[in-house]
Amino acid sequence: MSLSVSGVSVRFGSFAALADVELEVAEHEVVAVLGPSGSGKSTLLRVVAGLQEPSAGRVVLDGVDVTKVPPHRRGVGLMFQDHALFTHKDVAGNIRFGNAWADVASLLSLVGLPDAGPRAVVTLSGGEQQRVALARALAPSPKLLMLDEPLGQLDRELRERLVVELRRLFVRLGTTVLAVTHDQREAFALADRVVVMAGGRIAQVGTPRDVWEQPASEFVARFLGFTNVATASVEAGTAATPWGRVAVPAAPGPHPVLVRPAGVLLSVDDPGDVTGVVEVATFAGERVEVLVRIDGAPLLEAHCPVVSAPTVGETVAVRLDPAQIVVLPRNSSE
Ligand SMILES: Nc1ncnc2c1ncn2[C@@H]1O[C@H](COP(=O)(O)OP(=O)(O)OP(=O)(O)O)[C@@H](O)[C@H]1O
Repeated sequence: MSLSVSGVSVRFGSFAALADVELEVAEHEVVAVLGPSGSGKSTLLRVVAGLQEPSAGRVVLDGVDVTKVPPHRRGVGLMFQDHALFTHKDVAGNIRFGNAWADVASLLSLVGLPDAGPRAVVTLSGGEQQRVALARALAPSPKLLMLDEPLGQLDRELRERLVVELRRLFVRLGTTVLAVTHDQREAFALADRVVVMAGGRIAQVGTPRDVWEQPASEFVARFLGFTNVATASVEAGTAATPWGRVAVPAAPGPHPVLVRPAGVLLSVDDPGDVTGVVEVATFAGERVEVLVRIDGAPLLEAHCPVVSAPTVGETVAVRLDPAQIVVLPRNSSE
């Protein structure tokens, strides 16, 4: 099922939870809506599901305007964060609830719990309960499945495993999926495209790779976890950043720039134009994450190879790798 959201706004009194949102989701596509708390993700999902009437705009499913159609007649499935299984029913009873004709055995094997039908819900682990909730959401064979923080309650290891399973399942079923998450890794792992929301508006739409490589604004860059973002003044192809000078392909003038931590090259032996002192060095398995204090500049984050990482208190020369600098659009207003 294809989805088209056009000009959708939702107002609560004078507060705009959604402001003029435009979104197209193609049939079979998996789209993740990503954004900080309160940015309007759940409200968008609720509008598409029919649980929240928009103050303006239209929701179109497979070419049909469903803006005024009640939720149960839209043919969409919903799975909420608190998956709210009935604890007094067994697993099969939960899936059958409201879906009398559901093929419980097939649904359970689909979610990897083939023998769980007679089990009491309370005896399942959190991850197993999540899968039962998913089986229940899939029971009416929705053509559009919407998930609100589908893995929200689970610990990280389980989330990472389940997100891969979910992705494979959606590809296999060919279901169109709109999923809300505040976790960028989860969105990237799950979706063909991600939508980043900020303050009720769409800040960026693109493939995970596009969004990662070229954040559309300073807000998106920071939301993705990049902290080395500052305004640099560019002259003759060189940007003067608070952390040193680096070549950039940008017109003269002030530009917000992002310096990827992997592009911060630290050296203990070479003298350099710019020096700093290592304030924090955190071992992160495949790399060491270092924070460098340079006089008069914000703390600079560097990702260093484990074998050559400097230690706390060391003075280091700092160079910036031009290949790891991203010039952000100047009109980033958030
Ligand atoms: N019924 C309502 N009345 C008033 N304000 C509301 C209502 N529903 C949502 N809001 C507000 O709208 C904003 C967006 O809420 P929404 O639940 O869509 O955010 P979200 O991005 O899903 O956040 P989270 O990640 O915390 O779930 C929030 O500031 C919220 O307080």
